[in-house]
Amino acid sequence: MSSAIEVSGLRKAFGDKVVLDGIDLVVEAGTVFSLLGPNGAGKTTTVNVLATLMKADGGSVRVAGHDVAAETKAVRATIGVTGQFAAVDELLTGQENLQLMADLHRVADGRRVIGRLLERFDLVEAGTELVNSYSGGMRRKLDLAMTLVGDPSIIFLDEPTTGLDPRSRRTMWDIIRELLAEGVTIFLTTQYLEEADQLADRVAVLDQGRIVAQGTPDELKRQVPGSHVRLRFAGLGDLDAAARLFAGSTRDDEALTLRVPGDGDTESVRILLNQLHDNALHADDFSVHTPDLDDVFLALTGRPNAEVVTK
Ligand SMILES: Nc1ncnc2c1ncn2[C@@H]1O[C@H](COP(=O)(O)OP(=O)(O)OP(=O)(O)O)[C@@H](O)[C@H]1O
Repeated sequence: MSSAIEVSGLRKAFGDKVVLDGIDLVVEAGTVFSLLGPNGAGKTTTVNVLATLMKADGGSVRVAGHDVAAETKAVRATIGVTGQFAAVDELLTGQENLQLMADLHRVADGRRVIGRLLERFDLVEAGTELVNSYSGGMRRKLDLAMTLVGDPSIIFLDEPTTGLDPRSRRTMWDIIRELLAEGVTIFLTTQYLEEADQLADRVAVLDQGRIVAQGTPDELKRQVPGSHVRLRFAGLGDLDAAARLFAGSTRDDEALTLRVPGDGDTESVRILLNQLHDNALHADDFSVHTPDLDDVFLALTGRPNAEVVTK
């Protein structure tokens, strides 16, 4: 696999406020890379530098093999960017917005390309209406459709689903998966942990201008202790007995639950259930928990991710 994006020692400050403090990352071609971080972590600044919209103070950035500072034009020819605040013109129709992009990119077969995009994004009917009548989800879709007019091989999606309802979010996820299947490389910023988990091949966690962890979602989750089995009992007697049985377990007397550490694979669960059975203990409820990116963020930054939306 070749790399679509290579970033090394990227630094950016606004005045004396250091926003990116030496960032290294590599995005393989044809993958989804997610930059995850709370508000103000520096995600948009990173996208702006990588997409040639802003100059870095230091470090090197190569996109599609081109240096973003020296070969701006070549980079721009291969990328598409959709922002948090859609770059659509409110006072034009969806179709007219797409036409503008087609003209800008000198697309030979503009009408056909636009027709296909409107269909793909389920905007055929809305295409003749002014954008100021669109919902948030429709705007995001139009914004992405506009990006695709130029047929980019690398797409930057800056918080593509922030503020969208769950259904529109899932539609956007499906579109992102389709783009990936077509071989497009996707650089996605998000503050939604589940979004990174669902879509990304690799995740980098950005916190206060530094990448504090990088890996596949599973690799990141494995770094964090927290796998456990949760048992709920009918009464305190059974809870007492079970707590004595399982070393290292922690109990919640009010909820009548016991948290037993373990990796939750079938063998360890079988042993645990046998132990309950052999001791004539019955649990009313049983569930296996593995850490999610939420736990990862907490473990890495030492802060609860109050600013990070976890749904
Ligand atoms: N042009 C600018 N001038 C001064 N400060 C800026 C500028 N752009 C961004 N910042 C500051 O840099 C920090 C990082 O901003 P950035 O927009 O990159 O964060 P973010 O992770 O994308 O967060 P959000 O989710 O809020 O967009 C913030 O503290 C922001 O106030």
